[in-house]
Amino acid sequence: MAEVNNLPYKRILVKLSGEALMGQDAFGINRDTIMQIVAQIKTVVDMGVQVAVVIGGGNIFRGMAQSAKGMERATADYMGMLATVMNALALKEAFESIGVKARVQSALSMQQIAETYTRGKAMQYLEEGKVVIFGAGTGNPFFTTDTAAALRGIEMNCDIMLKATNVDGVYTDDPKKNPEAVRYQTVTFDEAIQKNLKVMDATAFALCREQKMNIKVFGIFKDGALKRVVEGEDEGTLVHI
Ligand SMILES: Nc1ncnc2c1ncn2[C@@H]1O[C@H](COP(=O)(O)OP(=O)(O)OP(=O)(O)O)[C@@H](O)[C@H]1O
Ligand SMILES: O=c1ccn([C@@H]2O[C@H](COP(=O)(O)O)[C@@H](O)[C@H]2O)c(=O)[nH]1
Repeated sequence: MAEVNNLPYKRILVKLSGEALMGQDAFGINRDTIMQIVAQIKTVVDMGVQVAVVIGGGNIFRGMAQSAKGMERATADYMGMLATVMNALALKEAFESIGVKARVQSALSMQQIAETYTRGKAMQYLEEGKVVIFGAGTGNPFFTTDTAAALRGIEMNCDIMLKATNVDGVYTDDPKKNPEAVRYQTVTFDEAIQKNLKVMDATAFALCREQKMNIKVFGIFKDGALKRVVEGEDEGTLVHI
């Protein structure tokens, strides 16, 4: 197994799509799926890689989109952030069930449920080899968890942001809607923003471009994909300066 010192990335920020947690279900958290995802992350933790996770909320929040109609946008967004906290708690339990120490930090204060985000404490956990799961996105409405992932990845001095999702990279168009779409092996931030590639939101792309943090987009359901990414192998799409 590769020594952490020989790996290109020693500290990573994994943005985990909420929708990925649904597996084949229509909404919510599929038990087998979440266990498969945490097992992939455990493999790289065992290699000595420090892992921070930002979790999305689409698996819970999109199911409620109908009820959010007519609401103030900010209220609906707070509901979305609460959905990510539920996912964060589920992830922590899943990690601990396989012997991986994990901590949840929430961008919104809810002290009975989770620690409030503190950069120094989060850094300490990473150095101790614990997985840190960031819930509640940025804590602000009108943002997304992609932007939260870019922000936390930069704050935590991560070597790269890994967007673990249900598609295996960035395509010329949404591959779920356009079967002719072709996958990029690499793409620049400028091109991704100019072509409005919707795999991530433009705010997240712009923040990473400004702070020079590369992004790798890859499919979390491909066996061993995360390990290959961490070992610097050709997997998914690299978005770079
Ligand atoms: N050009 C593109 N290349 C790849 N995927 C694309 C592209 N355009 C749109 N997509 C879509 O982007 C989605 C990937 O984003 P993801 O599912 O992680 O969404 P998210 O909103 O960040 O997640 P969630 O809200 O569930 O946490 C895929 O489902 C894919 O269909
Ligand atoms: O910083 C943030 C992050 C998220 N939200 C709201 O939560 C939902 C779910 O997040 P996804 O990134 O779509 O998984 C999002 O749609 C926003 O409504 C937020 O307001 N601020």
